[in-house]
Formats: sequence, structure tokens, C-alpha cells
Amino acid sequence: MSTPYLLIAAGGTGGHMFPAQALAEAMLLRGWRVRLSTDPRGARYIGAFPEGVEIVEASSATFARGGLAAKILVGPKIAAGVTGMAAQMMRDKPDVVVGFGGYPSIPALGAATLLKIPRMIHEQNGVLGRVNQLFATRVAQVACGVWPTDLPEGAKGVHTGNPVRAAVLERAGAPFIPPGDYPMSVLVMGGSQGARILSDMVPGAIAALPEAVRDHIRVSHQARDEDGERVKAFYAEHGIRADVQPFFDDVPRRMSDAQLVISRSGASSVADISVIGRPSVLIPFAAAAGDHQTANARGLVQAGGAIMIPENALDVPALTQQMTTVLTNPEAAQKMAHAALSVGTPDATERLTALVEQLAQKETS
Ligand SMILES: CC(=O)N[C@H]1[C@@H](OP(=O)(O)OP(=O)(O)OC[C@H]2O[C@@H](n3ccc(=O)[nH]c3=O)[C@H](O)[C@@H]2O)O[C@H](CO)[C@@H](O)[C@@H]1O
Repeated sequence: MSTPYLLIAAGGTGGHMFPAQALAEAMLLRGWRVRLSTDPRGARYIGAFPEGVEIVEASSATFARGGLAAKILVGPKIAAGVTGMAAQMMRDKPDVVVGFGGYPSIPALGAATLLKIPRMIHEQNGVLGRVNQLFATRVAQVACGVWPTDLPEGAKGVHTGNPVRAAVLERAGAPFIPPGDYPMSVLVMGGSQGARILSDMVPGAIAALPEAVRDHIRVSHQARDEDGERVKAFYAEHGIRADVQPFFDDVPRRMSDAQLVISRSGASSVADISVIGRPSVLIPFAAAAGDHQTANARGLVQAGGAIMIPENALDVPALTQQMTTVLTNPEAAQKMAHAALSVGTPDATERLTALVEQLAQKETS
């Protein structure tokens, strides 16, 4: 029997590349040949992919960036990408094609659709991205990171969850130490790029906490480079112990140690919080396409695991109040941690790999 062969199409942002990497790792371990079709932006993330994944750069384009000349060239570029990919696939036919959204996934999904190669997509967010919207009814199924996700009529949705890193899985359901009369950790994170609004609001909200709470707080605060110095200075002036960095490489450990997480609700951030199981205050990024960060947060909030503050309602008093509710109420915090865990999908990668294997079997049966 020949080695089964998976083509993964992903690129653009880390948000598409992280789950693609998790699937690539898992399928290699299962003895599959794995190839990644990506773009120059996605190429920044391939260093983290395991050795053995073949990389191919596909021509694609987006209407979202560039001037008129660039926009006029979008159609021909995409057509060239699809044609080039179709020619490759005719020579070297994948058993399954999986797209993770974003413009770079168009050539592989387009070619697989033309050639009727078994294919599916994974959507990380609670609202379908534009490219996934285009292919949702042209694939065998839409694997959804967030459940429920609104799908167009005729699309078949399957809940897989969003794959999380191994370091997150190692801490899945790690015992939660409820807040109390001892050092307490608060993790503040704004997603892969950080978030200015959290640097504007969180330090003031912590400074305004009741003294008995504030004196016990240790903050890990992810702040963009340009905000780092003022955030550090504010914490220092107010005698608050804080570690301020543009990006924490050890988020899984910091999250596991935290009594409270204050975060944007990007897909992987929400997945990490629910797999480790920690109380959180979530502030969805209001400008996200289709308001998908609100959709991402909904399941966790409805389960009672998180408090959501919409960006337009976010101010220092509101944040102080919600932080106080969690940090002065150990029972409520413990309940939130449990509730968060109840919506976590630590087996998201396995669920995805099972779908890929089923698709390949359907093809051969
Ligand atoms: C601004 C924006 O449009 N963001 C989108 C982007 O999210 P973005 O890439 O910002 O965020 P995600 O929440 O999906 O992923 C961030 C990941 O980085 C980790 N982390 C974060 C901070 C840090 O210091 N260290 C660290 O390791 C988090 O734990 C998480 O695992 O793609 C996601 C998936 O399509 C979308 O849901 C988001 O809406």
C-alpha cells in the first residue's frame, strides 16, 4: 500500500498556521506524507513545523490589501495559483486536502474542487472567514474550532475544537488554586500581536483594586513594544509587582499558575484558557471580521467560565469590578475554572486527524 498523502493549505496569520502545524505533526506521526501549501507570510511560521513536512509556495492574492493595480491582478494571480496547483495535483495526487482559511488556501482548495479530491476545511473562529465561506459547501465537511458556528445552508459542520500546543496539553485541567490571602497571579494577554487597549485599562484597574487584594497581585502583562515602558512605569509607581513583556514564550505555565486571565478572545487564546481551565475576563476585539471574537467567547461565557466585557463597555471601573468579583470570591472562581474546562477540547487534534482518515477511507472504499 502506498503512503497516504495529505496536503494542508494555510498561510497568512499565526491564527491559521498554529492549528495547521498541529495537524501536520499528528499526521506525520501516523505515517502520512504531509505537504504544506503556503504564502510568504505563512512562511514565517514554517520553522516551527516538524522536519519532514514538504513546503510549497502557492500563488494567491487578496482584495484586502494594496492599491488598484494590485487589486486588478488578484483574479489572474488566483487563477494562476489554482492552475499551477491543479497541474501538481494531477502528477502527485493527494489523498486528502485540508484548508485552514485565508487567501493562501485558495489554490489548493480550488484545485482539489476541480479535480474532485476529498477535501475539508477547518475554521478556527465562531464566524466563517471569507475564504472558508466560499468553500464551505464545496467540501465534505467544515471542522469547527468553536461550537456552534453559523454555516451556510448545505454545509456539514463537525465540532473538533482548536488544536492547542503540547505545552498547553501538559497543563490540561491542572489543579486550580483559588484566589486567597496569598500571592495571586493575573495573566494579561492580547493575542499574538498584543493589544493596546489592555495596556490602557488593566494597570489602572489593578491599581484600583481593594488594597487587600492588590497587595497580593503579581501580574504577567503582555504589552506591545511601544506600550511596554509606560506600562512598566505605571506598575512600578503603584508598587504593583509586574513582569511586562512583548510576548511570553511560557504562556502555558503562566496561565496554569494564574488565578485570573484577562485576554482578547482570539481562537487559540480561548482554546488555551478552556483546556487549562482558568477564570477569565474576555474583551473581544471589536473590529474582528464578522465580530468573530465575540462568537469565540460565547461558549465559555455561557458555560459560566468567563466574564465578557464588550470593548465599548470597557473602562477602568468596569474592569476593577469584574476583577474584584473573581479575586475576592474563591468559590465563584473555582466554579469558573471548572466551567471553563467543561468547554475545552484537549482532543481537538485527534478529532481532526480522525476526520482526515475517514475522508481518505471513503475515497478508497
Ligand atoms: C487581531 C486579530 O484579528 N486576531 C485574530 C488572530 O488572533 P491571534 O493570532 O492574535 O490570536 P489567537 O488568540 O488565535 O492566538 C494567540 C496565541 O498566542 C499565545 N500567546 C499570546 C500572547 C503571548 O504573550 N504569548 C503567547 O504564547 C496564546 O496563548 C494563543 O495560543 O487569529 C485568530 C484565529 O483566526 C482570530 O481568532 C483572532 O481574532
